Amino acid sequence: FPVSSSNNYGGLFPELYQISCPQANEIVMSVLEEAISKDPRMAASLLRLHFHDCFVQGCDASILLDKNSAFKSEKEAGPNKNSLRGYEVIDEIKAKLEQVCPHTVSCADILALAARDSVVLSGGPYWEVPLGRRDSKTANFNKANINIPAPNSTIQNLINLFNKQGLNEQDLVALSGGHTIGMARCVSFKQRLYNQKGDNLPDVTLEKTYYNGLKSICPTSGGDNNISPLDVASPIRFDNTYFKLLLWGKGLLNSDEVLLTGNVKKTKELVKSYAENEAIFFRHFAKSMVKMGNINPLTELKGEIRNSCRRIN
Ligand code: HEM
Ligand SMILES: [Ca+2]
Ligand SMILES: [Ca+2]
Repeated sequence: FPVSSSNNYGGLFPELYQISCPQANEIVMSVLEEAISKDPRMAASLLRLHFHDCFVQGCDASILLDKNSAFKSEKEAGPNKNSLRGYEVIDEIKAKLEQVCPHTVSCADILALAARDSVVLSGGPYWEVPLGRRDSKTANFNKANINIPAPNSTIQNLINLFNKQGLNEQDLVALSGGHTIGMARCVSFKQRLYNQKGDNLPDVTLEKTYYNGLKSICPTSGGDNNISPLDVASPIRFDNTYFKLLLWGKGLLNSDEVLLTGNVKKTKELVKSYAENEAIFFRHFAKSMVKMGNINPLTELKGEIRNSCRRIN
């Protein structure tokens, strides 16, 4: 079931739980509504969780595993430690789903649905989520350090790391638009303020008043965990202002800035077109989220449906 689906994405299909767990979508949505109304940033955190899962071993919920005697957790890796949030919300969704339809909905599918619903609840586009990812029996700490791009990445680093996942320059720019919501810690953008090129000078592309504001949140020493919005104009609204801000020298991370000024014509032009036209951004973002969500899923007999998202069965 179903033999022929309207869509087929490498073994995944949106209708998977229609018979086995028809309430799945509603359960995910109702937990998120509550969690996001209490903490609007949670939408951003859940979107990022799916991204950090998919870039390591594919979208297999490897990110959710706590460490055990056989492996280190991805949670402890550089890009994730003291930074990723939302694990408890995923646990809550999983617990509700296990009550209603035991051993049916995978943690990897929960991450994909939670990412989509978080975007929708923040005012962004809707897309159908292909389903049927199974959960991994292992995590990869080293790959989490290697595959997830660092905030000081050059445009070429970003393109290479996305290409490695089967994602192109359009996917890179569209998905970077995820930074229209959420926050980053001072440690993630400090280099731009004080020592961009090893010369003790700031990044010249930063707009002056924005730069001064950032310095007060993120002083030369200390304050590494102080946070600042990735989209200073609308941090809890999923819209295209992230791209407008880039044009005004108000992007937060180096990896945001270089989409425009990294001397790659394609990414530069996409930033401009998304800044001008939110509908194109929304369409491309939805398309790229489906593509990212389909990275190397475990299907058929591979992997398992975990009982708890934090450990293998
Ligand atoms: C293009 C390469 C990317 C880089 C270098 C990057 C880097 C970062 C960094 C450094 C942070 C802040 C972490 C912290 O300081 O604690 C962050 C936050 C965030 N990222 Fe990315 N990211 C990238 C792509 C993406 C993609 C593809 C998505 C989703 C589609 C995404 C969604 C987010 C969200 C929503 C947040 C805010 C999370 C929160 O507030 O909890 N990022 N990113
Ligand atoms: Ca994974
Ligand atoms: Ca925004």
